[in-house]
Amino acid sequence: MKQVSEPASGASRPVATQVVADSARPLRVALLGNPNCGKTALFNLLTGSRQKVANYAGVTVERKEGRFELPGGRTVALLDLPGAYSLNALSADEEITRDIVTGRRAGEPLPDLLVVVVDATKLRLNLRLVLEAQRLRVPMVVALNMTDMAERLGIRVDAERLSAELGVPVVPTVAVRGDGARGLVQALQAHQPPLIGRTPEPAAAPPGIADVMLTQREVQRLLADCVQMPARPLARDDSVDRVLLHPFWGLVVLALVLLLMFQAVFSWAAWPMDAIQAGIDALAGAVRNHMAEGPLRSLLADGIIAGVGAVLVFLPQILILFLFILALEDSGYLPRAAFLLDRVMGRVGLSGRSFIPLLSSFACAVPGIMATRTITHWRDRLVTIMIAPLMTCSARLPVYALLIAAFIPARKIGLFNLQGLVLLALYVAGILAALGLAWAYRLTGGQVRVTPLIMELPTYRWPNPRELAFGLWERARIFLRRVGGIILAVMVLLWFLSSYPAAPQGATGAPIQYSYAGQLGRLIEPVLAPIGFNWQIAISLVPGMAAREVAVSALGTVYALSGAESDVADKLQPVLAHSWSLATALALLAWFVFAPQCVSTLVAVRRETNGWRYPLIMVVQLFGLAWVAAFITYRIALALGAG
Ligand SMILES: Nc1nc2c(ncn2[C@@H]2O[C@H](COP(=O)(O)OP(=O)(O)OP(=O)(O)O)[C@@H](O)[C@H]2O)c(=O)[nH]1
Ligand SMILES: [Mg+2]
Repeated sequence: MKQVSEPASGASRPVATQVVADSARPLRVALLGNPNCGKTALFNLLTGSRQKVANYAGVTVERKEGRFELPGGRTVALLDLPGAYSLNALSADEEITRDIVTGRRAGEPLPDLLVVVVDATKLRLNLRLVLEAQRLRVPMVVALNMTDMAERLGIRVDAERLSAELGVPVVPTVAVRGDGARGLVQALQAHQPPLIGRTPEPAAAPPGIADVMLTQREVQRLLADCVQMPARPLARDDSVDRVLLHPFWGLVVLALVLLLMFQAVFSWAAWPMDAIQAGIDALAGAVRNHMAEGPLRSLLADGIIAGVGAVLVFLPQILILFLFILALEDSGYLPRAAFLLDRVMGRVGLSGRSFIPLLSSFACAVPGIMATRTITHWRDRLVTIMIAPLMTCSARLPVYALLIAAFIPARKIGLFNLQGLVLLALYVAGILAALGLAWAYRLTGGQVRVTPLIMELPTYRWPNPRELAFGLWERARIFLRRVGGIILAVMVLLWFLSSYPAAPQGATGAPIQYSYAGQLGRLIEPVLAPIGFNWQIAISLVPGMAAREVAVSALGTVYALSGAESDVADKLQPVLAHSWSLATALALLAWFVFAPQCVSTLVAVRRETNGWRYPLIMVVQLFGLAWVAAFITYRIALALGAG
């Protein structure tokens, strides 16, 4: 990925060097456009980056920069920006866009050129922003994107005529096709503006109703002159929406989609998981057979292979989950689900606007928390941030999957697999907990405003197989990088803390009990004993704060080091099933529904709320809830005889 950060503008440099530097500096180009018109797809195509592209409004919420070269050798520094309906920003992400294209952002020079991206199938809406951008007096090129869709729908746009009317170049593009930006590159090559380091125009007053009417009339005129609409508009989306947005059938379809997703996570992943497990077993066996007993063998077998291997096995399940998430994101279904759930969410004081940030949190709470920038109202945004970590992130999947595989029989119940149902129940528990917490905030937050949900419904599209494959590859890379990076590092550290100091002479228990980690585990144990956790669990929860999957790795290592038999590493499931009661396992699952979040989540919350207050509240709140939930689960399970 060619991400580079913009150097701060050199205000204090001597003038002579500034001129030289400026003539050699890259051309600064910013992508401006309505949400979901294909800016990021175009950005990726031009710069070779892999920023997130999805079929709903509000995917990009921060500025991203990438570079590429024009045929003449000139470097372009391209900025991808959050989508905006107008330059009168309503939400935090639109503000970023407004400030950058008007030169109001500190340390960010005004772009030399704007590429205003428009969706050719939605010109009535998109042209307004073009007219607004023209008033900024920055040179611009219009990219008429989605021309493939327009053609399919029978919409004919006369680009030359539009260009003549607007007085700026208008080039057709197809951002999802390999050569879809060739015309745009040629236009940039031909229309390089002089690099004069523009100064921003003074901020204009927000447009009055008269301005809006004027713009609207101008759009009408342009449409009449340059665009030919099909005689009979296609109504495919409408008929699909009659079912998918139906207050009853819509919910039934949503429930079925989710059910299928969790079934698939368990039933499709079995054989690739077995294959990975076999590989790890073979490796662990080889290390044990070919290396002399000693610290190095223990580090490799008990620390690295047992720990990292325990997490690696879950790659197939994570990829299946993402296959569904990516396909849903690309289909255009997600904002519809937001509408369906708007009423339910309204009951607890949330709006449908929170749906997409919350859904993104299923992948990871960090992008979910950033996606709340699209929520205009601060209090709504804050509540969404506070409940986002309750959505089950993909790092929790290995923990759930391990415990489910160890304790829940793989029985069929009708069409369904019991393990898949339990997994679904855990996700639902997270969602219900989040709704409950939002409701509690509503009770303490005073009056509730009723804000109607206004969101653009994107056109339905079949997910593009190439994009899906790329997306999965990206997820696999992220996961493997975590495994090879933070997880490996924490595991080596944990192995050290669990192996030293060595057991004293004549000790009777497993050596790990005398180690630093063992002592720490014993220290925490009294707090966790009432909820059924032993010291091995206590040890693994601490490194789990760095990355949640580490809890699984840590159990792998802790049991490998504390067990008498040395092949614990590759058989963690049966060891757990043997040494824990069902009540303990259920309590640990309940703990992880609330799972005190990882450090990166807290850092993201700090950044979005500008201080440590909310991250601190979050830690206390989630630890408290996790403890109470585990306690209740443990006691009920014991009472029902699951001890
Ligand atoms: N068929 C077709 N689909 C496109 C084209 N350009 C983008 N898309 C799809 O349109 C959707 C939106 O693309 P993005 O690049 O995420 O849009 P964006 O303008 O960055 O959206 P925000 O970040 O939300 O403002 C994705 O599903 C893309 O795959 C195009 O030229 N043709
Ligand atoms: Mg985008």
